[in-house]
Amino acid sequence: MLPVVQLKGVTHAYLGDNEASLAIEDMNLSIDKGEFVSLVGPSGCGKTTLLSIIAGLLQPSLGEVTVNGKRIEGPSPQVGYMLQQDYLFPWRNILDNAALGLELTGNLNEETRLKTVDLLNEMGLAGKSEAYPAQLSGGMRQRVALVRTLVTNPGLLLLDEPFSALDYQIKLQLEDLVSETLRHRGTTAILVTHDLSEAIAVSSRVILLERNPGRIRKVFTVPDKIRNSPPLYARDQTGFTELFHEIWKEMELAGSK
Ligand SMILES: Nc1ncnc2c1ncn2[C@@H]1O[C@H](COP(=O)(O)OP(=O)(O)OP(=O)(O)O)[C@@H](O)[C@H]1O
Repeated sequence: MLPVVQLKGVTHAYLGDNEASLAIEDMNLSIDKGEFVSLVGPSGCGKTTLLSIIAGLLQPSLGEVTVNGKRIEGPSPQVGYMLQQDYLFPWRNILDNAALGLELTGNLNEETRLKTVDLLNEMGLAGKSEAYPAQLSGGMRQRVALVRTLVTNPGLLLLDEPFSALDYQIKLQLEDLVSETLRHRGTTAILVTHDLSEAIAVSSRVILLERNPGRIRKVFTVPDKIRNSPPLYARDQTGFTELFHEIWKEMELAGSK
């Protein structure tokens, strides 16, 4: 089966006036359909750079990224991107914010509008369609952002620390909701996070990057028993703490580079 994402020798240097800095070097990785993969590593190891390249927002200096076999050369409706900030427009109501992606791609019609309402309901936002972002909590706004991303049916979802600004309890609830929704839809996802326990709880694989330059240091496979539990309960499974410590130890070595 063709991998959803394939990185081949991806290298990126940022060019300044007098110098170039190598942000990531020779990254190779394949991600299969329905996989949920997390990128972790010390600050500056290239997580956001890599996500921007996969999103088609940045062209790598060398190498290539393919999504469903097609080389990524710019932003594509196949790839959804969800960030730490929800970026909802304050003057649009929740339904109009959630339908923005459909509108921008010329796909908003009666059927897709109803689908957006259904998805808002599914995300626990029933009755909020007419409300405005300022009337919602941070966790609710992030759920609207998720609906906006999912309703266009991207085959690949990129998540750049989407839970990090939320209170702990809301964060756990949202991890559960996102993980369950993506599993149900068979969506492939890549999550960037600084929270190692979150990475293990939601992922099938945790990719540890190192810095100077950013490279893949080690790939950890999350055992099925942990992977098949909802994220909230995954943390109680046998082997979770051991895997946490194993990755943590390696992460300290990656950070000392
Ligand atoms: N626009 C830019 N211009 C120049 N250098 C950049 C730029 N963006 C990132 N870098 C450099 O590239 C390297 C990787 O940065 P990146 O933001 O991708 O890392 P990160 O792992 O996401 O970091 P963090 O965990 O702190 O968010 C760093 O050395 C950073 O200073």
